[in-house]
Amino acid sequence: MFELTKHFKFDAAHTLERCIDAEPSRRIHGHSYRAAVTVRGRPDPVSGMVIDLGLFERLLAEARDGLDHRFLDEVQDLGPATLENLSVWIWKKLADHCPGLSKVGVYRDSEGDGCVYFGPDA
Ligand SMILES: Nc1nc2c(c(=O)[nH]1)N=C([C@H](O)[C@H](O)COP(=O)(O)OP(=O)(O)OP(=O)(O)O)CN2
Ligand SMILES: [Zn+2]
Repeated sequence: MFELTKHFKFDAAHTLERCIDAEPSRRIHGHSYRAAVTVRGRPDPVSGMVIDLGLFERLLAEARDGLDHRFLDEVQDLGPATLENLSVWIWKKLADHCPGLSKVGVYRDSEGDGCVYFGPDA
């Protein structure tokens, strides 16, 4: 069994209601994010691939476009733009057409933050 991961980066703005640092988080601010999408599977014996990485990248394009250079407070079905909700939102965008989807990570590398979602059945 293999895990294949493809990353994509996106930059976006948001606000966030929180108990600490409430004032700065309530103001519109931006982050640079990195998503890491992982599929599990066995390579095709002929191609040697779990999924062609070029096709994998195309499958991720719609999710990236829905987040990159966007105001995340306005993204439909996201909710508060936390790393947790972003990872679930990306999972739901991919679940129907990404065979073997096993986990979605969303990271803010500049702040050392990261979150991994293993799907609704994990
Ligand atoms: N569990 C989570 N907590 C927080 C999230 C999150 O996605 N999941 N996100 C935020 C805010 O996005 C905040 O802007 C980032 O918080 P923080 O890491 O504290 O960084 P700040 O820019 O607010 O302050 P620094 O001084 O730069 O650390 C908050 N919590
Ligand atoms: Zn923030």
